[in-house]
Amino acid sequence: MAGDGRAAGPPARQAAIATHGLTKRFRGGQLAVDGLELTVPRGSVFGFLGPNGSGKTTTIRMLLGLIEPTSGGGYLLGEPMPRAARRVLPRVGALIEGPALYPFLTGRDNLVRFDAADPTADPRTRGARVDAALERVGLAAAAGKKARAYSLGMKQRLGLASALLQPRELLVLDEPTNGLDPQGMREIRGLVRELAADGTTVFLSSHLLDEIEQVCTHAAVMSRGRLIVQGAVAELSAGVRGRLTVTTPDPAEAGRVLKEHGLSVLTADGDEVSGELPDDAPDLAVLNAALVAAGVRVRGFGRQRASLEDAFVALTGEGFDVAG
Ligand SMILES: Nc1ncnc2c1ncn2[C@@H]1O[C@H](COP(=O)(O)OP(=O)(O)OP(=O)(O)O)[C@@H](O)[C@H]1O
Repeated sequence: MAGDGRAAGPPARQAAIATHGLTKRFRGGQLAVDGLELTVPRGSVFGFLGPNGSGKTTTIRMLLGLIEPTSGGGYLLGEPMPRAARRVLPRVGALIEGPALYPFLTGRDNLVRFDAADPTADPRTRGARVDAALERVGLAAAAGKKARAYSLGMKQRLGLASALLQPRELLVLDEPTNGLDPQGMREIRGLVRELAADGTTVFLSSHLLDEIEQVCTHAAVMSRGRLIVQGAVAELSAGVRGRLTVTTPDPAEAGRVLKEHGLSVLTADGDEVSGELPDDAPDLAVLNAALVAAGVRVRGFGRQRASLEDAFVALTGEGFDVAG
């Protein structure tokens, strides 16, 4: 994948994942990934965010050497892909499009089979490795059950366990919470946090903005095959103006006062009026005093931090349509 002859500069060598001009055009002419320049810092929990069809899975498949890019390339853990695949892939755990499990085998026996398929895994220590992986994902108690009796969340955790049989520097998880109920999602998020706390870099794709905000330190946003923005989650949303919401029995008058003070995109919903704060927003105490002076009875007054969703809308001018 790095085979276009360009030498990797120090940043590409230091990053957990770095791509340059990574592009995939499918045979039908579909440009699925378009000139991707992605840098995933080591030690980060990196959210790869985008609506369905925006090119996330295609990118991950190229990163792992499963499909060839049309042009451009990338580095995994500082090694050029796919040239160094044999050397680098044992240091990377991956879970793509749901784990391939044998439903008629127990959770433990599934892991034994995965471990046995790894030529570098010492058979003498297999039992200990499998038990440690089961323990790690909280499946020790259910290890003797057949995988077909597992809930979706348990299957997903078993898939993660298979990626964790060996110590990994990088975990690549494609939509790890897809199809899970809220409890299952919380479990996976908790696990991702624990793995990150141990120093593993985690790269996970998702079409859920709030999930990325909850668990990731960094994020990249994809839209129609192109990278819209990447960086630390806190910085991405900090660049977007916040909103102010006023709760009052006098919404019309409140709206007028807020507009006079430069707030835009005002919305009124029952007794709540909210608007976007301008760059040169007045002190909130001044705004509150102006409302009261105009006879607005203020019951509630609060500023919301801009979310990643606000950032996405601000950057693309589009809503974040999860249905794609
Ligand atoms: N093998 C293929 N042949 C042709 N087109 C493809 C192929 N795989 C993906 N595509 C197209 O490439 C685009 C990006 O798909 P991709 O699966 O990478 O998106 P995604 O962001 O991972 O979405 P999802 O979350 O639905 O998997 C889509 O328009 C898809 O239809």
